[in-house]
Amino acid sequence: MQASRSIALPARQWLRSVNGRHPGSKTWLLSQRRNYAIPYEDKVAKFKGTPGANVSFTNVDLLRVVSRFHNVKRDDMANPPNDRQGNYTVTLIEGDGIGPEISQSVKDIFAAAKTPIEWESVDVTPQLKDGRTVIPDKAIDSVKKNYVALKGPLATPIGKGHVSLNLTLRRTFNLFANVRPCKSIAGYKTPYDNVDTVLIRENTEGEYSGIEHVVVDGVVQSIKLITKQASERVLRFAFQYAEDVGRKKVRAVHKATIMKMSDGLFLKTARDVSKDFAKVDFDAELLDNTCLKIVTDPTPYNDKVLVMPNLYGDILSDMCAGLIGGLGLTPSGNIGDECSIFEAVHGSAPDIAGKGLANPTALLLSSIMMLQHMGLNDHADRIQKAIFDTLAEGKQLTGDLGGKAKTHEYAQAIMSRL
Ligand SMILES: NC(=O)C1=CN([C@@H]2O[C@H](COP(=O)(O)OP(=O)(O)OC[C@H]3O[C@@H](n4cnc5c(N)ncnc54)[C@H](O)[C@@H]3O)[C@@H](O)[C@H]2O)C=CC1
Ligand SMILES: O=C(O)CCC(=O)C(=O)O
Ligand SMILES: [Mg+2]
Repeated sequence: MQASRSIALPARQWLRSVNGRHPGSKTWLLSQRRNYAIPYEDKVAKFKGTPGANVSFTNVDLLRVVSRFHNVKRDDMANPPNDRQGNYTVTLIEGDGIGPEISQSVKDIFAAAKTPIEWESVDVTPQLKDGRTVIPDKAIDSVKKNYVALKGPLATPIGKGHVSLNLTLRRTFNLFANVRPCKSIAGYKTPYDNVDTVLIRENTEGEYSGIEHVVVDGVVQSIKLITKQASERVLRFAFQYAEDVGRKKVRAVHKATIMKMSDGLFLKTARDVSKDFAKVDFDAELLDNTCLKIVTDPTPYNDKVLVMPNLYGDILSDMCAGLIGGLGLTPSGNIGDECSIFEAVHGSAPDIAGKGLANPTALLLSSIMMLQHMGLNDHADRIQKAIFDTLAEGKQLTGDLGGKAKTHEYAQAIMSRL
């Protein structure tokens, strides 16, 4: 799958082909703004959800949070059961590297738990269409139809080659908020106890915009695009999330001392949005200081939701994973207005791919977030308990957690508890 992804298109050319306009130009920016224009107030006013959060690893019914922003009602959101047995169809992108191995564990465990999910596997190998690189229509149509997808990691070539397909998917479906919770695993000891961070990352622009060009030979420029609209929607989501799960404070993580205009706009928007959420406190912290404080003592972050521009969230979420035992453990949800894609925080782990060494927990917990998002909480709780009991027992752990179990043996241990 990776080898066939060698269709090289410079980021600028790709962006131009995707948007049909020159990236960074006025028309392009306007077209982006139109995408970001969401009438929040209308949606917030219409929402009549029940207060109170689910008690779970992710500790939140993401759908209830996002319902406030959705055009559709909760019942329409999860694709209705597609057959008499009451199954729901969910798009599955197995991904590269360890992707197929960890996806297999999810499929096996869901089958053993009789979870009412029917997987629709799609291939996202980019294709050349009219001279531009695109994700196959079949994959796009599947996510649009099913509203919900689970995705394994997708590898991105370094320095040249196709743009990140992870980013492409997030932008294609306008998945504006990337929710990355990170919680200590009972029974698995690290130097940090009681970690319980929640990081929400702006997911469509910022340093990840990929707008780069050569100014003159030996000088390149990369544009960090920050818009009020994209900032506002992820900030509103973060405040709503904090309110719904009962976290006291939203903290914006930024570097507006240096990027006075871009991070400055993000921070100003955060301050403005905070005024609409009387029950949630707000403050801000410089990114470097956050890094220092989290690795010194993460527990003061347990009552906060951290929200930040794209790249900061990317880096900080890997760092948080390190606090609880590594990337094999941390899930995430890419949340949009129309659909959502759940995936692990980690990448394709080429160093261990194909060897049966991968820890599928991160993707499994992402699938738990997905079930909660779909309102299938009983199924989520049951599988989640089996995962945590297996980890706490500590007999069948994968190598990253100091154990000897292969991916499928760990999965088998979870299944034996169902
Ligand atoms: N959302 C996505 O699909 C992401 C994709 N990537 C892509 O993944 C590729 C590899 O990137 P890396 O920098 O190597 O990061 P990585 O996250 O794939 O791996 C970093 C380290 O963590 C370990 N690791 C990751 N997941 C693990 C798991 N489930 N079980 C046990 N160990 C695990 C790996 O073996 C490696 O030592 C790149 O092409 C990158 O672009 C990277 C991050 C996220
Ligand atoms: O798309 C990529 O290559 C990396 C994405 C990534 O690191 C992330 O989403 O955390
Ligand atoms: Mg990352």
